[in-house]
Amino acid sequence: MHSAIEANFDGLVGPTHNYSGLSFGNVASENNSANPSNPKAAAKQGLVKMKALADLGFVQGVLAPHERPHLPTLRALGFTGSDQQVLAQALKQAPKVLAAVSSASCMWTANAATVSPSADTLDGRVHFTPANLVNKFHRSIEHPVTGRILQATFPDPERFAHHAALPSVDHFGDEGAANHTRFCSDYGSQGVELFVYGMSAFNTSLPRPQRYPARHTLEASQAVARKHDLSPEHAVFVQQNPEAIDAGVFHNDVIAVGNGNVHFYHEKAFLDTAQMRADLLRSWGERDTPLHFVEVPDAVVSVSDCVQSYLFNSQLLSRANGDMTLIVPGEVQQNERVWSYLQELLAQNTPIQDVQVFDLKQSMSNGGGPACLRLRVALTPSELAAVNPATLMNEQLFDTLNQWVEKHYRDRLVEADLADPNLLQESRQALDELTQILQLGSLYDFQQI
Ligand SMILES: NCCC[C@H](NC(=O)CCC(=O)O)C(=O)O
Repeated sequence: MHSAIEANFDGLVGPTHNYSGLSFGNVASENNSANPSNPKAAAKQGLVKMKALADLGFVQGVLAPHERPHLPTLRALGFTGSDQQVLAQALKQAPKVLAAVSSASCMWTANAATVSPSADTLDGRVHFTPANLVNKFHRSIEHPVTGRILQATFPDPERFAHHAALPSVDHFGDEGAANHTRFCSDYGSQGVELFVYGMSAFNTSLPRPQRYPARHTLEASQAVARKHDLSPEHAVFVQQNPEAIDAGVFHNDVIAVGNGNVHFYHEKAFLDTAQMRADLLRSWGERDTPLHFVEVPDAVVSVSDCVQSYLFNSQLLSRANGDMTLIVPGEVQQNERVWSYLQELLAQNTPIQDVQVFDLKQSMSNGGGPACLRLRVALTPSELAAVNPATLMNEQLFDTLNQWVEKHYRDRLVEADLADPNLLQESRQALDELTQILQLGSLYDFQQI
C-alpha cells in the first residue's frame, strides 16, 4: 500500500542566467554581483544532478524556465517602442530594472510554490500555491507563469488543485517550499507540515531581523495552510531565528532540511528550538516510527559556515533500504569543518548514511544550492500517472535537453549583454522549442501573440 513516492521537480536554468546582485540579504548574490556568468554550464550542472537522481531510481521532473528579459514588465514600467528600443532605453535609464526582468531566478523552484500532498488535504487532491516572492522585484514577477507551468505539468483537476498566489504585498510575503517541510512515516500517509516564517506582519511584538529582510510572514503561511485545507493539528508554524536571517539565512532551507521522519537542522535555526521540537512531536503523535531530530551544534558548525557551504541546502532522500542520502554542493566538501562534521554524522546511528556531492557552482554563486533547485511533490501512483510524462527525466530527455542547451545557450553573460536583442531572440527561440519538448502548450507571453 505504501507506494507513494516523492518526486523532485528541478528548475531548468534559463538562457539569461547572470549575476546581478539583486538579492539583498543573500550573501552569495551580493558577493558575486557583476561577475560574468556561464548560462550553458549552469544549465548543464543542473541537468547532471537531475539525471543522477533519476539514475538512483528517484522520480525526477523538469520545470521550464521563464521568458527573460520579460518585455511585458518593461512595457508596464513605461518603456515603449520596438523590443529593441525598449531594451536599449531600459539599459540606459534603469539598468538594474533590466537586470531584474532578465534574471533566471525561476530556476530555484523551492520558491516556486508550496505543495501539500493529497494525504494531508481535506479533498484528497495535491494542492499548489505559487509563491508571490514579493520581497524581491525580480522574483515577484515569477508567479503568474509559474502557475501556468505547474498547471501544464500537473494538469488533471481531479487530482491537482492549483491556487492563485497570495496578495502581492509584504504582509503576505510568501517564499514557498524553501520555508516548508513535510514530515511523514511514508509519503502516502498523513504528514506533519512545518511552516517556517521570518516574521509576523501584524503582531509587531514578535522579534524581527534588524539588518536583512524577513521575506516570509506567519500570515502568509497560515493563509496557505487554510487554502490547502490542512487539518490544524498537522500544520505547525515556527519562527525562524531573526539572528540567522541577519547572518545571511534568507530562507530556512539554508539552515534546515527535513524528510520522512528526520529533521536535520542547526542549533540556531529557530527562535525557540525546544518549542519547535515539542510542537512537531505533538503533531507527529503516536506512530510506529519515531521522529528523529539531528541538531548540529553551533560550536561544531557555525551559522556562517552554513551560509558559506550550504550544508543544509541539501536534498535528504529516502533510499529503498530505509536509509537516507544527503545530496550536497561541492562547497560542503571544500569547507574542512563542515566536511569533517559530515563524516562524523555518517558514523552516527541516524538514518543519514550516505553523502553525494554535486558541482552546482553557477547556481551556488547566486545563493542557490541543491535544495533550492528542486520542488518536492509527493505523489501516489495514480497521481504520478497523471503527471505530464514529457517533463519526467530519463536517458532520452537528458540527451535532448543537453543538445538543446548546447544549441541555444551562451557560455558567458555580463550585465550589458542583457540589452542585446539577439539574446532576447535566442531565448525566445529556445523556449519555443522547449515547450514542444516538454509538451507544455503555449505558455509564454511571446507565444500568445
Ligand atoms: N532559494 C535560493 C534563491 C536564490 C535567489 N537568488 C537570486 O535571485 C540572485 C539573483 C541575482 O542576484 O542575480 C534569491 O535570493 O531568491
